[in-house]
Amino acid sequence: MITIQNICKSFDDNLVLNDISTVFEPGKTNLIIGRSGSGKTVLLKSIVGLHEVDQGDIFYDDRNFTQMNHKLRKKLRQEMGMVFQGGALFDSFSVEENVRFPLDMFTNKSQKEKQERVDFCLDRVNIAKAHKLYPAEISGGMQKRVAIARAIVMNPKYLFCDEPNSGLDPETSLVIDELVHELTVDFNMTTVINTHDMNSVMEIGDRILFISEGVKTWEGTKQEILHAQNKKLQEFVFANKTYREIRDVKIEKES
Ligand SMILES: Nc1ncnc2c1ncn2[C@@H]1O[C@H](COP(=O)(O)OP(=O)(O)OP(=O)(O)O)[C@@H](O)[C@H]1O
Repeated sequence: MITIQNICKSFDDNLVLNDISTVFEPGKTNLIIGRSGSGKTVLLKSIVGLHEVDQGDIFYDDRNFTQMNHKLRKKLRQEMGMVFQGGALFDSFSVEENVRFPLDMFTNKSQKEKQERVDFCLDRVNIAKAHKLYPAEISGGMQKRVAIARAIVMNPKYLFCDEPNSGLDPETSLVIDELVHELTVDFNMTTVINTHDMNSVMEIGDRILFISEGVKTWEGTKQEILHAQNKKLQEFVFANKTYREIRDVKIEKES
């Protein structure tokens, strides 16, 4: 579980996160949504410590991350898996070298143990015959799966994904969403995903945090979002005609 209490973050005079509090629960995919520039990336980066917050606290379970020194934060980071925008694989490493990288960096496991873990993770994300290939030799969807395999190789308690579907077609996006959701449940990870993708919201939005101009404006589940009365949220969600139609059909069915 990750608990955020009253965090604020400014860049010079620009207040980007304004008193945000929320709880991200384990075994759930927690989505952060909002317009471009609303503060999603700054929030995600603040949670993992890539930005220092000006005020407020971030707890990983009962551990106060904001109060930790560099050494303790470094240790806690080993419990975090991250999937960056674009995959961020090392081009000159093969698929299996990419996935093995955190094990080489942070563990003393034997070669055999590392290989077993790499094989397990690649198997888990359904990559069967690409172990020796290089990122440039596989599709964008496969690259994303390799990035996910690398993110889970250290068996993290917390998984962070920044726009995991960027650059993918809708069908592949759905496969990636389902994979992240499945892994979250299977490994009981606390997963936080920054997304623009309304399809993801409707598919895997166990918990959704909507921020608008740096302020928490709504939170709820994918079941609740279609009925939410918040005007800013409605403008965001129902900018898409398909979701207006889905809402209307649901409301008609229920009445
Ligand atoms: N390092 C920085 N220095 C100064 N301002 C920043 C910095 N990073 C972000 N900002 C500002 O913070 C605000 C929120 O940016 P952020 O990247 O979090 O938005 P976002 O919701 O993730 O947008 P998008 O969906 O387009 O990625 C913007 O006004 C941005 O200019």
